[in-house]
Amino acid sequence: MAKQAASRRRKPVEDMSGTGRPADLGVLQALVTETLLALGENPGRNGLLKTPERVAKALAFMTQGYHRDIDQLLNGALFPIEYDEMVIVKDIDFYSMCEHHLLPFYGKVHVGYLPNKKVVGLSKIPRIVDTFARRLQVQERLTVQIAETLKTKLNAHGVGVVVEARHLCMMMRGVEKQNTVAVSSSMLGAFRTQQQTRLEFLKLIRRSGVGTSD
Ligand SMILES: Nc1nc2c(ncn2[C@@H]2O[C@H](COP(=O)(O)OP(=O)(O)OP(=O)(O)O)[C@@H](O)[C@H]2O)c(=O)[nH]1
Ligand SMILES: [Zn+2]
Repeated sequence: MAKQAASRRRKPVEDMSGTGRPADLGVLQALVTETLLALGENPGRNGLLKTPERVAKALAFMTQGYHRDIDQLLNGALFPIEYDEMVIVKDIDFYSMCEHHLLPFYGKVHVGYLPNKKVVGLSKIPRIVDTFARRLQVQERLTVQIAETLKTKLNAHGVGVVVEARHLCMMMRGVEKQNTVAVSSSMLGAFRTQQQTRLEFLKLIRRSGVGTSD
């Protein structure tokens, strides 16, 4: 069991850095025009005239995470502090796109970590989430990338990430299940080795808090 856990820990996350090139809006526009034609539409009709341009911009926006640099994003917002209790930032909204169907999946991310002599500026956690969400993704990889980035950048004693999401590829096509939620988690360091830490995290992210209605 312990051996299994160790080998799971060592497994590297698939590289998802893209080509490094910015989205090519011109090529995207031309392809959207082709797509409209292939769908039997008329790209020349009034309502569709600006559609290729709009779609190209929207796709570039939704995949901008390929071009975000985590160190730049953190902007030095790592603060030395003697605080060794768990920090949780939960209910972080995100939108991503599944790499299989190029359809959105969206939901909430809950993040917890055990600091090791430093904490990170709170807003930087949603920024890290968006950096990895705004790419073509699968939910599990998104989950692991957020967790591993935080663990490395904070040198934290432990990190826990839970992602709850609805996938439009399971809703508006395919199995057409409207109420299905996929839950994935990544537990690193103390969150993996200490059941008590993990349970505390899971309990705290379930609790309703300031400004929540449930
Ligand atoms: N594990 C995982 N699967 C995903 C994610 N997003 C989409 N999928 C699944 O990817 C799979 C792709 O399966 P395929 O059989 O190749 O594609 P498909 O014929 O369109 O599959 P159906 O959706 O079942 O119609 C489907 O089961 C999707 O539900 C994700 O984030 N994580
Ligand atoms: Zn999909």
